[in-house]
Amino acid sequence: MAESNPGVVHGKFVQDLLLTSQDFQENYVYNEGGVGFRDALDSGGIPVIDLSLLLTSPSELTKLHHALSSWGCFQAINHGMASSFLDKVREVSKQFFELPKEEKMIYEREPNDMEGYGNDIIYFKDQKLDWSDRLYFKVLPEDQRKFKVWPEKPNDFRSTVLEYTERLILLNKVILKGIAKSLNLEESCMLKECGDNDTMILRFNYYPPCPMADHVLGVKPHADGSTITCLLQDKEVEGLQILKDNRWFKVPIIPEALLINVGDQIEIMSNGIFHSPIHRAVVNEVKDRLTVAMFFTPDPDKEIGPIEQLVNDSRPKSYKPVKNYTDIFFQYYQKGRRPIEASKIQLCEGFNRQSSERKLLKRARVTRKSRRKA
Ligand SMILES: O=C(O)CCC(=O)C(=O)O
Ligand SMILES: [Fe+2]
Repeated sequence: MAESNPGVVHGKFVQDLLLTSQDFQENYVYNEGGVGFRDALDSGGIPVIDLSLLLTSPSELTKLHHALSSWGCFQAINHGMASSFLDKVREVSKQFFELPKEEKMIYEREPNDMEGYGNDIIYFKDQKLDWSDRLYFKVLPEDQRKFKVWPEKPNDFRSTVLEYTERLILLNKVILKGIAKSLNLEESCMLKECGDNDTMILRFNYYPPCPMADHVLGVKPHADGSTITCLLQDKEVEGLQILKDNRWFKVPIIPEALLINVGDQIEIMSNGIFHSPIHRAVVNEVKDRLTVAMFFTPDPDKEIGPIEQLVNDSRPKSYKPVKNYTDIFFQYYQKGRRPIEASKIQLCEGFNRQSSERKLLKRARVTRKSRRKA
């Protein structure tokens, strides 16, 4: 695994990097297969879902089911937050990254801690680094808040974050209820599966402009380890891409919408009916880009696994139960591997095939018998 002590080192701040530096050449640039990162397909196909209708409208639930089984994500509108409030969240976040370096460094991530201002943890020597600086901290459970890494500048940063958190607690409930209903499960099934002490983590992603934008990634391809992730996109600069059917699609900006994607833990709970989409972020040559991601995860002490009602003969259990999934997530991520592999039951494909082959054989036997009788 790591050549350097994991978690101890982090990269230079991208905001400070000089293009001529050796670090830039070696660690940020993808020489092979990394040309034309920005040549993705346009996607108008990502469903837009009206959250105010989700729990009462069967057609909105059908749309949700389709969105999460095909794309793994959707654009949420009518989520109860005014556009002016979303702008406020964007504004205070940007103001933080625009502070002089020494003011940001007050909140620097400490070695061996995930929370704070920093960027990629370096686990091994040739690790590819993301062209982004981040601020990352837990907002729930309340008694685990580390206020020392919550910026006090700009003045309204903390109050805005607290209000945003309250709003997203409600939004998460609506979406998890909708997910359960769209799978014909009891409405509170997913919420119960997440336990009482569920976690919310906020990550501010700041992508400075990058002259080699076609060869550099803001965030390397990954799927989130969350149950769901709520992403507030930059209002002007696109960058997010989703992998679908082996092709990259650009996620369009809808300024008043929140992009919701399911993470690995809903993929596991839904026994693979819903997919945690692989996504990445590209950067822009001249403009900076800022996004705010809220990750919802179950109580780390609660074991989660495929919901029993979603396991049957034609869909056998495809995942082993997992606990505290966030813990293994980052080490896999930095190695470019999918942590969900740790939970997948490897015989799944063979078993599926055997099970459908068994069905076909049974059908053939019944047909032969009825022919003989005739
Ligand atoms: O900034 C983006 O568009 C994507 C960010 C992301 O995927 C993440 O923070 O997990
Ligand atoms: Fe992500």
